Amino acid sequence: MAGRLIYLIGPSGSGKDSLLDAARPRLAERGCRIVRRVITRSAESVGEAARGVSPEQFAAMQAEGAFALSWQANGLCYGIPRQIDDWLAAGDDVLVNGSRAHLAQTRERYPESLVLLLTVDQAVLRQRLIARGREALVDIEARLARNAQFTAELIAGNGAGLLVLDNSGPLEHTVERLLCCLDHGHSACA
Ligand SMILES: Nc1ncnc2c1ncn2[C@@H]1O[C@H](COP(=O)(O)OP(=O)(O)O)[C@@H](O)[C@H]1O
Ligand SMILES: O=P(O)(O)OC[C@H]1O[C@H](OP(=O)(O)OP(=O)(O)O)[C@H](O)[C@@H]1O
Repeated sequence: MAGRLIYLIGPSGSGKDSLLDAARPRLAERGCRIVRRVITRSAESVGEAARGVSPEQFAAMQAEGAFALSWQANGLCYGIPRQIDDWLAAGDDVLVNGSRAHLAQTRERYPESLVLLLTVDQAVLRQRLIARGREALVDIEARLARNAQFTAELIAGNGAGLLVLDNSGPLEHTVERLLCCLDHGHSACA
């Protein structure tokens, strides 16, 4: 049986990378793989263990068909290696740190995907982005503005099939809720 594509989305700073890191061993126990993204961001920058490439390398990879999914946001290009299709075909679940703006295309290519929306209170979000210290303040404001555009729209318009995970509290709680959603579906995990 084919595996499930699990597409994790949420505002910048909502905790997607942190959640994936914290849940990694327990996802591995369940045979769920976490995709290593290709990003035109230097490998030294703080954050996830993505593969950093130059814009030219990214364009060449894209032209070769190296990506199952790809998008641009925040001045960067993101690619999800095509290898995920082999993993899915082999029956493994695959978790992708995704883009809200690319949700429709993802659903088109992977209609059976499970979409998880990570949310966090806006004031907490601003503090976390500042504390993370990865972006300049002006970039943080741009990310917050981008966020405002999305969350309400997503919940209102794409509610069907979208599971909301709140990460305003301790990360360990969110890990438990994520695993519960994967194992049992949303209604069992309030
Ligand atoms: N539940 C949480 N409680 C406190 N801090 C958190 C929590 N989740 C994430 N953080 C912190 O918030 C910041 C943003 O998290 P990050 O995982 O980088 O978000 P994203 O990948 O969605 O942009 C990081 O500094 C991280 O340590
Ligand atoms: O369409 P959006 O939902 O706004 O998403 C745009 C991109 O931003 C995030 O990546 P990135 O890891 O660079 O940013 P983050 O860590 O600040 O979330 C997310 O994973 C997407 O790749």
